[in-house]
Amino acid sequence: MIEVRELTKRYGATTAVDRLSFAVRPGTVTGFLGPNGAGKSTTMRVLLGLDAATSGEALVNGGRYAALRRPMREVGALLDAGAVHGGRRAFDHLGWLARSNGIPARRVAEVLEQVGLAGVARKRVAGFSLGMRQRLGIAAALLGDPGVLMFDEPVNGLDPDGVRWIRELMRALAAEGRTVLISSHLMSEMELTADRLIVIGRGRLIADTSVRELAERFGRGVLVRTPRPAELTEVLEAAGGSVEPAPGGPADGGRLTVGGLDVAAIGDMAAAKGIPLHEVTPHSASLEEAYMELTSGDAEFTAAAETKPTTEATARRTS
Ligand SMILES: Nc1ncnc2c1ncn2[C@@H]1O[C@H](COP(=O)(O)OP(=O)(O)OP(=O)(O)O)[C@@H](O)[C@H]1O
Repeated sequence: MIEVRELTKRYGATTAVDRLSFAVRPGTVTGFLGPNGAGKSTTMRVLLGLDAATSGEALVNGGRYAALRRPMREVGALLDAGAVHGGRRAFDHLGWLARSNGIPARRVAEVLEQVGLAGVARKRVAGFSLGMRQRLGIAAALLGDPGVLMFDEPVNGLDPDGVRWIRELMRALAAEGRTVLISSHLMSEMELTADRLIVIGRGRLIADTSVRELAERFGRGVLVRTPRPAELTEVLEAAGGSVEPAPGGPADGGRLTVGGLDVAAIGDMAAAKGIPLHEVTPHSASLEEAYMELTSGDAEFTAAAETKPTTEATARRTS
């Protein structure tokens, strides 16, 4: 379990994290999303005791990282895969970590096998590709078999196979009941990997939601196809729905976009009136679109032309 409560972190005049609160529960993959400079890495650094909070709390399993008796057995993290000394061999690097943290030596071979690096265990890290370094960083995070895992941009720079591997590993770790937090600025990736999303911008919480809720919240109505569009329109409008010809086809082709009523309500009303339906499809916005709408105005560096009025974004957020 990860809990962040009213966390603020300032660097001089820069407020990197601003009264941020959220919780990450076991058994889920939680995506930590936000534009560049939103405060994701800073939040993770404070959670891992690498930076001190200006105010508020960042807790792992109910305590501060510094107070954990056996930190690597409680929390595993990958912040910067490039941080390993190139002259070290993978096996020795992990062996040293295991020894200095009271972790049985057999775990080294186990995690190397788990991340697919058993064959290069005796090779120096300097010769590793970015993907191999990411795997080594993940092996280090898994070494103490911790219940809480944090990964900062784990798929950055990886090829499609590497991306898929990380996605499957994250899902498997969560299925084992672990708490998994992954930061990313790529909604498209998180859509496939995460169950829940914490979205931040300029250090503040923008959304704490499930992937499904976010897609529904930004839904674009329901596409309905029927051979009797005029009758259906009358029925649905009488029930308070809004009905328009669907883009991409004339209304007399029977394609309608319905707002304000869900799929079940539309189906029930059509059935009650004996109106056949040939298609009923909820139209959720892609999460990428939802994310762009949520974070517009919250990017640290946004071209002026792309910046939407922030009042609009704020109103939506607080509604
Ligand atoms: N050590 C530091 N000293 C001064 N400012 C810092 C420091 N670390 C982070 N910041 C600033 O804090 C803000 C948040 O940065 P942070 O790296 O946490 O964002 P992020 O969401 O992880 O971004 P990215 O996706 O680019 O990694 C930025 O304005 C950054 O410049």
